[in-house]
Amino acid sequence: MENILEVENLNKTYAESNFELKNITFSIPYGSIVGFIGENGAGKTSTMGAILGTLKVDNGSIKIFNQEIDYSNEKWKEEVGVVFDHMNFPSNLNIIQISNILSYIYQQWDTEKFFHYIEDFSLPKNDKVGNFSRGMSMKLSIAVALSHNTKLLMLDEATSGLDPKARNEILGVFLEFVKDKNRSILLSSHITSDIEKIADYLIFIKKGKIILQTSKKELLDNYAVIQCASTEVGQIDSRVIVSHRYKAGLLEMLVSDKNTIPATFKIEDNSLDEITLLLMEGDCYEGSHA
Ligand SMILES: Nc1ncnc2c1ncn2[C@@H]1O[C@H](COP(=O)(O)OP(=O)(O)OP(=O)(O)O)[C@@H](O)[C@H]1O
Repeated sequence: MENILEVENLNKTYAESNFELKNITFSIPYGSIVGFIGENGAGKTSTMGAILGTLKVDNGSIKIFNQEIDYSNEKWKEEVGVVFDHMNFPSNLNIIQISNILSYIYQQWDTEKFFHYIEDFSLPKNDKVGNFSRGMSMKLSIAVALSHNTKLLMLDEATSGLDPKARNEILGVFLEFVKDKNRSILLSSHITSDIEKIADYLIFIKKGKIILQTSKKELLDNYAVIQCASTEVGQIDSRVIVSHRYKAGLLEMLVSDKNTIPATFKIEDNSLDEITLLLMEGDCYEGSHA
């Protein structure tokens, strides 16, 4: 059993908009952090909603912990921690009261672990959470998500309200979480530097479709952004071209194997930021890389 989550051919068309999730297929290996990258409206939250059952899909298969998810029985949710970009706890409660309530909701609520995170994150136990800043709210949501024997952590823009110090601290917690190889994280973020720091695998989604999925190592070692004149494109093996766009009269391309590029071509960049930009703004070649 090597994948904690397997999503296969998920399709969804919203009745109230033209947006579609198209054949979303990916898996999350045990012990890994998967970065889910896409611009606003690409379909990241919809995909997470589909997995959690809050969004009803048209078809597709989702296996968690090696079993098809049974949405009529919520037991599997015990082991799934979820953090969205907003906090869901009643504003008039404090952290002690929230812990008490959650100990009735989650069979495996770990009070000790929870208060350990609360201490680590320097959150006040007796203040009403409604007065928390955005960063404090996110820290609280993350502490909760980590404290019920969680095996799969799903985070949708969960680091976006944090200052650089808090963000680093949380990224360290995430790395620690997957260290024993029995747990995994699916992390959507606009902040590619966070994903670059901790992700093992990357999934890029655009307009409801996965356009590229690969390991971070493969991406940073072998992919590159190059520029050339349109007349030179014939010198490049078309099979390695992932995405392209025209920029200042030149053709800018993302290639999947920089070692196949003739030495006369200049490698412009191979940072995750630049690669993401070209994937999002360029035209992607169908097929081989998703
Ligand atoms: N209930 C709904 N009915 C109709 N369309 C919807 C609904 N929810 C989301 N959409 C549309 O689905 C598309 C994808 O939205 P989604 O929230 O999944 O994207 P996202 O990648 O998470 O974006 P962001 O980064 O801005 O959070 C958007 O165009 C959105 O308008």
